[in-house]
Amino acid sequence: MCTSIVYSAGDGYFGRNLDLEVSFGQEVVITPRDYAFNFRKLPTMEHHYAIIGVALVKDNYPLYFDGVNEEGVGMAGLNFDGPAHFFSVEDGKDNVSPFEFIPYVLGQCKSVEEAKQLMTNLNLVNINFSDQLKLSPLHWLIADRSGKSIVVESTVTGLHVYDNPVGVLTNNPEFPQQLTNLANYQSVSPAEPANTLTPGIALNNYSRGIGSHLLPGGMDSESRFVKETFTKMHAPAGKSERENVTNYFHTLNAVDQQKGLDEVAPNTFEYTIYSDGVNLATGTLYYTTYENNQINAVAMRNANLNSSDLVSYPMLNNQAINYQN
Ligand SMILES: C[C@H](CCC(=O)NCCS(=O)(=O)O)[C@H]1CC[C@H]2[C@@H]3CC[C@@H]4C[C@H](O)CC[C@]4(C)[C@H]3C[C@H](O)[C@]12C
Repeated sequence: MCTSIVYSAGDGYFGRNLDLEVSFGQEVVITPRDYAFNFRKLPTMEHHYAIIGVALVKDNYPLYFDGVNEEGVGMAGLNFDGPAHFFSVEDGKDNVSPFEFIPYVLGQCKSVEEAKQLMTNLNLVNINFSDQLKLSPLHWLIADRSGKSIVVESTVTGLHVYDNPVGVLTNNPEFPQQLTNLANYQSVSPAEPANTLTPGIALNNYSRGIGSHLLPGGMDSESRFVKETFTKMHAPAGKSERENVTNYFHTLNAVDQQKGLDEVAPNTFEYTIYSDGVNLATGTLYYTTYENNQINAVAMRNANLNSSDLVSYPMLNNQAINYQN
């Protein structure tokens, strides 16, 4: 399971938790403007916006899990196992495979609005990257600098593009159901609740934080959707990049998965392998890994973006502890 957010605090920040039981060998990858993106069914994109994100590079192709382009559009693929359905190639449509979808959108869109326009003739098709890397059942969160975001889901009923008023995406069920479910938790609050349970009988507010007593806390995607929405909606905007990045990670960490809590097969546990967040105005990518809580950063602007060669940075995985004596 995974969680992705766009957090607006002066600058916007976009990223995700990647939760899984195995690591794919992903790295931080910058795709410069002149790297030729070959598409299976569409013409090659020779020039495009530069992209920074987390990807697995296979045969010199960046298989992005999530990324942000130099115009400040972010996009993340999250598991959508069950509802996800991809179609056969259809003449006259823009046939794009799920593994090509992030380069397709981030390569050419400056905003969520442009991404919506681009998708009016889109057909997400069932083409594998390779026999080893087959189709993944994904859905996507796309956001831009304004904080606006949409969700893209391809199911048996077709391609759906939903406005996302809360800027959060997790996994199943389908996005409209996730939004509907929020209604069940609308009384959750940072403030002390008004007692409507026992009119005329005073209750003892025995603890601080009672307003959030009904907040779900499970590892499941419905619980994470509610918890992350609440956390993010109340997250403060800081005065500096350092403060905002700190708040961003605290916000995302509200739904991270600790080892041992989510058993997906006997004695095999899903956990948060990495968390990342990109400043949409500057293109700097910050990340932590399960093993290393230290925030590491890679700046897109420090790479030569007028090039055709991918630049990869391994994710630093050793816990950095400051021993004080
Ligand atoms: C598994 C991850 C989602 C995390 C998650 O939700 N895990 C729940 C597991 S469980 O459902 O709970 O058991 C997703 C998110 C992005 C995906 C990559 C996208 C590019 C590429 C697409 C190709 O087509 C196949 C290979 C490819 C490298 C993909 C592998 C994998 O699919 C990635 C890592």
